[in-house]
Parts: sequence; C-alpha cells; structure tokens
Amino acid sequence: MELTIALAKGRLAKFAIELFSKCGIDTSELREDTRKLVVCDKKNELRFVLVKPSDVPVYVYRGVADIGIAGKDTLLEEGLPLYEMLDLKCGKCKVCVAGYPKQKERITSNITRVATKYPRIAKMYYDEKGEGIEIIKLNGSIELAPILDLSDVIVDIVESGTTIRENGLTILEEVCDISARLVVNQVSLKTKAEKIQPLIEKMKIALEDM
Ligand SMILES: Nc1ncnc2c1ncn2[C@@H]1O[C@H](COP(=O)(O)OP(=O)(O)OP(=O)(O)O)[C@@H](O)[C@H]1O
Ligand SMILES: O=P(O)(O)OC[C@H]1O[C@H](OP(=O)(O)OP(=O)(O)O)[C@H](O)[C@@H]1O
Repeated sequence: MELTIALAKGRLAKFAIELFSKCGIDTSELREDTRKLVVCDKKNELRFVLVKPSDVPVYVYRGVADIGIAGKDTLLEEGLPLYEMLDLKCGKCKVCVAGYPKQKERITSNITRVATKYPRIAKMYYDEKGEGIEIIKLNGSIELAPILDLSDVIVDIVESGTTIRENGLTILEEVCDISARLVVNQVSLKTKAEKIQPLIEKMKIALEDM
C-alpha cells in the first residue's frame, strides 16, 4: 500500500469521497454509510481508514495515516504539528461564543463559565483577551448548558445559526472561521513526496469545480 488516508466519518465524509472520486480514484467501496473501517482502491495504491472526526489529527501525527481530512476546529483543538496543505473550502462554519442576549448583565461571578467541546480553543481565545474562565467540557448538545445554567456562555460551532436560535441564544463573539483542511504527516511529506505531491495537485484541480 502506498498511501494511507484518514477520513472523518460524519459531515465531511460525503465531500471527501466526491473529492477523491473527482481525482480519478476508484471510490466504489468507499460509501458514506459503510461500516468497514479500512477500504482500499482497486489498484491497491490507497488505503482509506474511516475514523471519528476528532481523531484524524492523531492518526496523521502518529504516521499510521500519511494524509487526513479534518475540520480546522479539530486541528486547532488537537494542536499537533502537521502540515496543512489545502483549504478544502467545505464544512464551512464559525467557532463562536454564544449565550443569552445581554449576557454581560447576567453574569454573577467574575469568572465566566464556558461550556464547550473545544477547551483548548476556548482557553486560547480567553487567554488572549486576558479573561479568566472556568471550562465545562461537554461532548455534544452544548447549547443546553446556558439553558440549564450549567454555564454562562458556550464556545461552539455555528453554521446556519438554527441551533442557537431555536434555543434562545445568540452569537456574542466570533472566534474563528472554520473549513475542512487536507493535512499531511511531516515525515510522509518527505519520504513519500512523489506520491503525495501529485495527489495534492489533482485535488487542487478537482476542487476548482466543486
Ligand atoms: N453544523 C455544522 N455545519 C458545518 N460544518 C460543521 C458543523 N458542525 C461541524 N462541522 C464541521 O464538520 C466537522 C465534522 O463534523 P461532525 O459533526 O461530522 O463531527 P464531530 O462534530 O466531530 O462529531 P462527533 O461529535 O461525532 O465527534 C467538524 O469538525 C467541523 O469542522
Ligand atoms: O448553526 P447550525 O447549522 O445549527 O449548526 C451548529 C450545530 O451543529 C453542531 O452540532 P452537531 O449537529 O454536530 O450536534 P452535537 O454537537 O450537539 O452532537 C454544533 O455543535 C452546533 O450545535
């Protein structure tokens, strides 16, 4: 096998499969709903491993995958040294601070309680502002936290805004823009350059009409 590619299951899978297909790679066994975790192309040149989105950086950093596709949020949160080679411009959303409108007037303690799936991103953001926070790490349904007064605000993904709106919350601050990125293991980029570079070139061309 020449290259191993870590693909995030979930939201980014469909786009990633379409992208590889547009690069002329046989993706017939690589369906969004497959339960197989390791899928190879017909030429046995590429091996796709289907992983939990937040684990993509770990597989690539450890070198068990040469390449990966992951959201910028996941990359920032894991903070691992990887080469970020392409902005795939899909999975677009923003990391935001959200809460009740007029949140500032509601805060009773001087340390803001922040519920989030992204403790590292939240800490970096508030550190930069010089504000102390207490982080409450959750793994989903983050918008529930202010409703139950588990937290004052949340730091989470906002795309259409439907989830915060339907839960009576609003964007208070924008932290950063997010999109999916192609990342490469630092050693693989040197040792497998003759395989990786042409694939990246094909991806750049394929991305132009997606
Ligand atoms: N509502 C959204 N709209 C657009 N892109 C999103 C949205 N939520 C997440 N994303 C992006 O898509 C990536 C994958 O999201 P997905 O929901 O599949 O995984 P996840 O949030 O890590 O899921 P899990 O909770 O199962 O680990 C995220 O890392 C982010 O970059
Ligand atoms: O602005 P919107 O278009 O409504 O999208 C934002 C929502 O999508 C993500 O949640 P996800 O669907 O992954 O669910 P979970 O994190 O609560 O499991 C994110 O954590 C927000 O809750």
